[in-house]
Amino acid sequence: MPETPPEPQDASERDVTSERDAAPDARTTVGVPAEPPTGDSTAHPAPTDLAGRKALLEVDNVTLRFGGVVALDQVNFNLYEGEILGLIGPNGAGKTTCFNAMTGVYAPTSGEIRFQGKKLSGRARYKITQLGIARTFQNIRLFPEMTALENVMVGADAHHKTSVPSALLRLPRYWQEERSGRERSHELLDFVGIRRHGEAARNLSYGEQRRLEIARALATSPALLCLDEPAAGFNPAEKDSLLQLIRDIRGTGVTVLLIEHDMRLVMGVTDRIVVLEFGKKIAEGSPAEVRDNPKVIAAYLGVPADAA
Ligand SMILES: Nc1ncnc2c1ncn2[C@@H]1O[C@H](COP(=O)(O)OP(=O)(O)OP(=O)(O)O)[C@@H](O)[C@H]1O
Repeated sequence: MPETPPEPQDASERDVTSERDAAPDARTTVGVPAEPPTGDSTAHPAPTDLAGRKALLEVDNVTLRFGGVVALDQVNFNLYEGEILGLIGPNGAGKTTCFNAMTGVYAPTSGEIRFQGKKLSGRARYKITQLGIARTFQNIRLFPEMTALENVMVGADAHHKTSVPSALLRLPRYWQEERSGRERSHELLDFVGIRRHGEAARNLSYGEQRRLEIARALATSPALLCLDEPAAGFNPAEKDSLLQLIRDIRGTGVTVLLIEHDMRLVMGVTDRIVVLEFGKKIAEGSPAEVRDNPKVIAAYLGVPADAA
């Protein structure tokens, strides 16, 4: 599928120094959600679902066109706090485009996406990271020559408040943030199951590199973690331990959005699933509901829904 140019996508991959003074307080515990927005005139009250949970992210009638291609066509769904939501669909259905719209890579042609009631389009990607959305990519994007620890520390930097002068002058605040970022990065590497913290990223196994990406995304202290095909290339044992890791991440209070082609993993770990086909939402519900939905079966088998 077409990919955006491999430019830095989030706070873990670029310099956020100039924004640090405007950043929210550093969050130093795994999974502590981002603070709710305050005093923003663009904020909408978040809808709640039947169980009374608040919508963390609202995809509201979003259409996104690339020239003549309608990648997303009036797509609506909510992501509720604390859930694991699967976003599935055949190749080219619009899943990655949807992720890219949520993380500020693309602006919707029409409709809007709100996170904690705040409209996302028009915000720079690093601002979206600071709001509390982190993501991983289909293709691994690490700093190969840097150690595992350093890769994660880059993510931890996203919420540092040290100004450029205090970093240059090595003022106490700089050292304090450096120390807490380092400690938190060690914790996160342990959390995702990487032992060799001092190893260059390029020397880690493929599975470890994928987990390192997750650790780096978690280092930005997200309220929402978006995982784009995290099990790609995994063997069954690696998939099982990834499934457990995703559950553990949710257990820390982080909401998870998962794009994944492996149906066993999707069915085994998600609370709800949204299904896209040709840019349209064709189904939404529990894994069991989605699995038995004739439109979904037809989309995957490539036959008309009424024939499924
Ligand atoms: N940057 C782009 N420019 C033009 N068309 C694009 C671009 N990105 C995606 N598309 C098109 O938008 C549609 C949706 O693509 P998208 O990559 O979002 O699908 P996907 O569901 O993630 O697919 P896959 O499972 O293969 O990754 C496809 O027709 C694709 O060709």
